[in-house]
Amino acid sequence: MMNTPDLADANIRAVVTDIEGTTTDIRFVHDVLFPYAHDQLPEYVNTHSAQPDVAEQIDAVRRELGDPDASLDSVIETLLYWIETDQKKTSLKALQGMMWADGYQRGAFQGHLYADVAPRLRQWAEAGKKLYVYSSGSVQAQKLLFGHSVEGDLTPLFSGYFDTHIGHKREIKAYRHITAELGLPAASILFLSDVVEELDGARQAGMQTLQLVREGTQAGAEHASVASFDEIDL
Ligand SMILES: CSCCC(=O)C(=O)COP(=O)(O)O
Ligand SMILES: [Mg+2]
Repeated sequence: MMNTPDLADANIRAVVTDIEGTTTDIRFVHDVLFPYAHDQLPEYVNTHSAQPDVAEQIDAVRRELGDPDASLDSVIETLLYWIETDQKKTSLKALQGMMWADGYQRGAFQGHLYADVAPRLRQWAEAGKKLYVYSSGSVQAQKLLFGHSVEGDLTPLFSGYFDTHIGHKREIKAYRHITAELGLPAASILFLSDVVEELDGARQAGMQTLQLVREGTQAGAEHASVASFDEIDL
């Protein structure tokens, strides 16, 4: 047991969870999902560039580049660089979700979840807690990961999903927007993440916070922390 908080008195009504490093091994994201998207991206963008949802993201990349006439090759080069440097760009995240859909559907991989995650999520849902996801991965990517997880389809447990369209994960305003969407007092919402800067944002918006310190994660002293969902009693 680590620096476990007493959440029992907080009357937690909703849990908002990060994915990478919290429910899911960072290595699954970096060693499986990102390389898959990196390999597929040139051909995917070239062959789907006329498809409206793909064209929308290509235009968003051109806007980021400040060059509305940027060639498709330079858009692809930019997207590959963003994957290599793990940039949480909304347009890249949308395209990654589209490419991963194919990988999940043909069984190339399943969404990794730590063994302690699914039992606790089920228990909280049964106890009437509302469950949400907030990740830099697109909402489509989040649904795919939980829908094709190593524990089966967990999407019925969740009441909603948030990605960077609501704001970036280190910004206080993102957590204020999520609180407004949930229609609950911020103090009754628990945010789970491995990243201290994300927890800082949530706390400044009034949420309860808890850091997941998985293998390889650096624990900070700023937030209560646990090593697994087993240690979280709501
Ligand atoms: C939704 S699975 C892919 C995760 C991803 O693309 C990512 O950037 C991880 O971000 P998180 O906010 O979950 O740390
Ligand atoms: Mg994380």
